[in-house]
Amino acid sequence: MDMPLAISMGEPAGVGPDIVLALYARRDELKLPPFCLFGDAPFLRARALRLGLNVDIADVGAAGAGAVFAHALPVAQVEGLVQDHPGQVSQVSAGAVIGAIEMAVAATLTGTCRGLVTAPIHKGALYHAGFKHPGHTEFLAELCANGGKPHLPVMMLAHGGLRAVPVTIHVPIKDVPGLLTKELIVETVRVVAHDLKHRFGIANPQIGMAGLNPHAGEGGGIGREELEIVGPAVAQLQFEGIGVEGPLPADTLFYPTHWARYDAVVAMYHDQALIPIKTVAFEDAVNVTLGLPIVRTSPDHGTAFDLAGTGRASPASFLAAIRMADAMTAAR
Ligand SMILES: NC(=O)c1ccc[n+]([C@@H]2O[C@H](COP(=O)([O-])OP(=O)(O)OC[C@H]3O[C@@H](n4cnc5c(N)ncnc54)[C@H](O)[C@@H]3O)[C@@H](O)[C@H]2O)c1
Ligand SMILES: N[C@H](C(=O)O)[C@H](O)COP(=O)(O)O
Repeated sequence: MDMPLAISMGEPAGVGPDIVLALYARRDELKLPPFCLFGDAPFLRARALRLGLNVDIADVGAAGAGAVFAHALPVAQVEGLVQDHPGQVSQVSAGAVIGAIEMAVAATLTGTCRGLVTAPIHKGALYHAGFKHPGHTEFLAELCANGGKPHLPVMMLAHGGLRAVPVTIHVPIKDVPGLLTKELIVETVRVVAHDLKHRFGIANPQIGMAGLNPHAGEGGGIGREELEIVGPAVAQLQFEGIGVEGPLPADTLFYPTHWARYDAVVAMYHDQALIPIKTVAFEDAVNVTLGLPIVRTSPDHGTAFDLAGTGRASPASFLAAIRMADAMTAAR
């Protein structure tokens, strides 16, 4: 019996639950690997009914998932109130949303599940409810550390051979220059190089490094971060034998022909990395967290409140996230 993947329910007002239900309904046609959805069974039944999906739901937990997956969607029940109000953000369900992530991580760390796929959360709603982490990426690092020193979590968005990594993640743009250090860049690239090798099977990864400023600083005329921070980080990484080039002007680095020369491009901030990949591949790019002891993937889109409960959300990115987690954990 295949060990299941864990899927966390995400924001119940968003499209995540809709897409998981719709994909499950097509499990045979899509040849989906077994998974267990960490969420609320009554809510999922209500959402399936709303969407007109004929899906049986079995509250069997992760350990029972493999045995029922062929005929019922296995659910690991979370605590907390979850309402079927598509598109209506509410703090009421925050406890269940966070609990689903915690339970799914625990099941993956202990080996009941082989990898984690997260459905989108609504960060603003969780912040209002007191959630202290900027997003999944940072929260997962803390959960995986289990009280010890967290790993450095690295966000990578991937579409085929096009991969983009932001060094700073969910931070205000005004804080980016102050947060960029040689050490952070070096550590981020070490994680990228290690995981491309060991999780993606790329023997000798080549990485393109963007500068922070227009034209990569134009020799110091348009900012000095390239000379004082990014350049020294590249030199250190090259000294360590890691294949890195840069700092390169970000505006042309993401031209697909240029981008494709590298196994990954490392950018200095969230939108520098995510705008290009969402522009060329929003339909089915995958968000994967590197640097963790578990495999975690996610669709590249968010909660899409405008589409929740309508059945019109594309499942393509979520399906790609399941396929990637499946491939990365296939040996287990
Ligand atoms: N992995 C995650 O948890 C994750 C990822 C991205 C955004 N978010 C969160 O989602 C919330 C909303 O973010 P946003 O509005 O910037 O982005 P979004 O991805 O939710 O929506 C952006 C646009 O893309 C469309 N869209 C999104 N998913 C789609 C799909 N599957 N099929 C068809 N169209 C789709 C939406 O209708 C909308 O027009 C924010 O709180 C954000 O933090 C979470
Ligand atoms: N930065 C991601 C994106 O825009 O696609 C998104 O916010 C998800 O981040 P987490 O996986 O850390 O929640």
